[in-house]
Amino acid sequence: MTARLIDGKQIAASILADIKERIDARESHGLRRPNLAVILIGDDPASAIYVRNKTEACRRVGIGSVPHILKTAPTEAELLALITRLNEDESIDGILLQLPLPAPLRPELFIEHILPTKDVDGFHPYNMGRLAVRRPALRPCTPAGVMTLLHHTGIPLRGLHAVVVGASNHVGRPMGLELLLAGCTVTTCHRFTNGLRGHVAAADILIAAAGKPHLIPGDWIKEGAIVIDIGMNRLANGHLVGDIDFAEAEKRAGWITPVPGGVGPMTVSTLLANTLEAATLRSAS
Ligand SMILES: Nc1nc(=O)c2c([nH]1)NC[C@@H]1CN(c3ccc(C(=O)N[C@@H](CCC(=O)O)C(=O)O)cc3)C=[N+]21
Ligand SMILES: [Mg+2]
Repeated sequence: MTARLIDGKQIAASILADIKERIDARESHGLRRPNLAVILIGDDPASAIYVRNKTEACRRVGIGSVPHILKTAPTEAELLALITRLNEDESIDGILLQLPLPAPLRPELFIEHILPTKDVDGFHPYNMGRLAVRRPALRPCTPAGVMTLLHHTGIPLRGLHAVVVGASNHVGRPMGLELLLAGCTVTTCHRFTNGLRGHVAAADILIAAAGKPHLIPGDWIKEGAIVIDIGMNRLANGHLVGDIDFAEAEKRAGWITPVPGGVGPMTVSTLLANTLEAATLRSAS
């Protein structure tokens, strides 16, 4: 079997077009365009690329991006004060605090300070909790984007065995919650998991989110499985590779995402969808 490609770049583009239409329709009803505050701290080159992609996508759909680029790290008190100001600013619908933060800033302190209704990353414990109790509000962008990719295959997800490799707060854990909500039987693997290969081999849906280049050999994968690679690893030669050996996996999988052009663009489109949703909820209240 040769896998069918799940084209995240194209699916994300159609979502952006839809968001743009909805923003234009809002404007024709006299509603202002949504505004996203973007906080970027330090000089991590990968973060700069991601923020540039997000800002460019905002421009394309008509979301205003309000950059707060801090070249030198603020104190915790200064960063909390900035977030307070954005929380109280009626013109701001969403707040994105780009991670990772430079040491010694503690991310959870700031994530928990963002108003849950402006938490367009869906990382606040309130929004994570809403997902856990099956009443999702603002959903973490990468897992929600992956669910959109899975729905695009047209395959009913209920009852499928989904295996998530990686249990990070922002990707692996909420990924498991999304799959549970969709009726999958979910296994989450992590650094202490014994027998990773056996778990991978049992997966109808395999989701790799470990951040280790080519952690998963293609010949571990079950014939016909849906394979989603969230890993984004920049090699020394500049190439971007996922957590899965794509060339081999493609021969066995039924469906597979490329890296780049798979999950990454979906993270961005979901962020903008969340920003529009936050704006819509604010203008309704
Ligand atoms: N508060 C916060 N929210 C995030 O959502 C967040 C974050 N911090 N920190 C870093 C990760 C990573 N992330 C990506 C965004 C876009 C691409 C993306 O556009 N990827 C392109 C290629 C990009 C490239 O060439 O490097 C693709 O996969 O096709 C990838 C990864 C968002 N993150
Ligand atoms: Mg990708």
